[in-house]
Amino acid sequence: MAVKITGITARDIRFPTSLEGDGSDAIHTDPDYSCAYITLTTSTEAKGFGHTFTIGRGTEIVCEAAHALGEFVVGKHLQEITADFAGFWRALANDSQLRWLGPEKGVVHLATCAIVNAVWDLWAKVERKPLWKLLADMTPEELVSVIDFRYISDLLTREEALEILKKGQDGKKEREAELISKGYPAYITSAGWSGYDEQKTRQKCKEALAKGFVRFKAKVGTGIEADRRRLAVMREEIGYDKLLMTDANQRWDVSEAIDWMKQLTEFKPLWIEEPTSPDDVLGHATIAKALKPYNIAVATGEHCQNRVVFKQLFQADSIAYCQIDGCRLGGVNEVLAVLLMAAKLNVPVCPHAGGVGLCQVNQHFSYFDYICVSRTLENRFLEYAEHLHENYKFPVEVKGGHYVLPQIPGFQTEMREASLDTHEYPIGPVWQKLFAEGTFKPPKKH
Ligand SMILES: C[C@H](O)[C@@H](O)[C@@H](O)[C@H](O)C(=O)O
Ligand SMILES: [Mg+2]
Repeated sequence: MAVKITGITARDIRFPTSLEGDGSDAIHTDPDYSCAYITLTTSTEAKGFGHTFTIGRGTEIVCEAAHALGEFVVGKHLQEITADFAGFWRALANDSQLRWLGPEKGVVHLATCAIVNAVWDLWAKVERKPLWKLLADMTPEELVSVIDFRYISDLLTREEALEILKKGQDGKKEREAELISKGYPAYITSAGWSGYDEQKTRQKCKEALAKGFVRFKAKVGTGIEADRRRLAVMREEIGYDKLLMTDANQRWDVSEAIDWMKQLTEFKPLWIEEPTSPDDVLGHATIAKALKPYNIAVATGEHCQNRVVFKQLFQADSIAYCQIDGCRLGGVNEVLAVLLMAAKLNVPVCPHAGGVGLCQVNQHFSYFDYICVSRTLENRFLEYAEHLHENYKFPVEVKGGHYVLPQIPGFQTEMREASLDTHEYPIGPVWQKLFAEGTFKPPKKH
């Protein structure tokens, strides 16, 4: 049946997570986990939902950008989009005037991503498959047809991508069955937020261990003594037989990052994530080279704006772990480009998921990566942050430190109606109460 997109809405949804220090790091000390939440209505019962991840102020700007892009999607038939998805993607990401605000980065790209993912949600629902399965069942030819290879063909041509995907067809049924029975390995971030005191960190480590997690991430960059203390506390709780990653959220200059991390080597971090500016491709390479003798790898990606910057990170040997985020890159289409470049260069992909809705979205890419692209789980783990899942209609499930593969059709991006209504900023009752109490100041103009 023809499915025509008839309307788009963008809602500013915010959760006051800064009150508990959830999600805090050395740079983003008071994040209120938020999103610009897109709904595509259609000529049928089916709807598509997609969102970006933001941390409070500015979410309204992403909503505005989504409205500006709305005209590229409203009035189109789903089948018309999917018949030339790469063409649709390029038209949306490269409108001759709007692209001046990016191009392919910043607020317009976040809005592009939310709309693109809403279309994929719709498509997966129409096909009655979870997104990971929709991707896994597509032929290599169909998969490459959704990717815009412009600006990356010097690293990965369409033919090379096709070759990787053709190899990935071999044994894919077995890998799918394996993931369904065993789940996908996760690591947990929720014990190591910088705003947690020692007692809370210990408590969170204990709870995570009891749930079966064996990989942990801790925030660093607040101060060398504070970092040493947090890492010592976490190592005391989890021991040295578990993995521990560190994350500086862009806190340092290049040489500062190297000196700082040398002072944390005794805690044996597997990686240092976002040691410096996300745009500093060569700076990451310098840090990676300097820290190699200390067995500390460099990871980055949650603020990597597009496939072009990922390409350069790969070309310059800047990262040992690639942290794609399907709510930062321009949605599924651009994520696929990055997964394939990473596969060509054998860089493991460990998606970013510390934010609202990121576990929901990014899980699908890890499953698809294993089933059809990288075909290995070695050095691959998917981030898990435990906040706000209850706001989703079909929340992610993690058992024994492993993600459970969802079987519900769609992208799992749909939030509960009641959560949307209560958390809409600034009109929702949660926010009205916080303003009335004086806990938060209402926005001056909205
Ligand atoms: C502000 C956010 O919580 C970040 O701290 C978070 O995304 C983090 O970088 C992560 O890797 O999970
Ligand atoms: Mg991070």
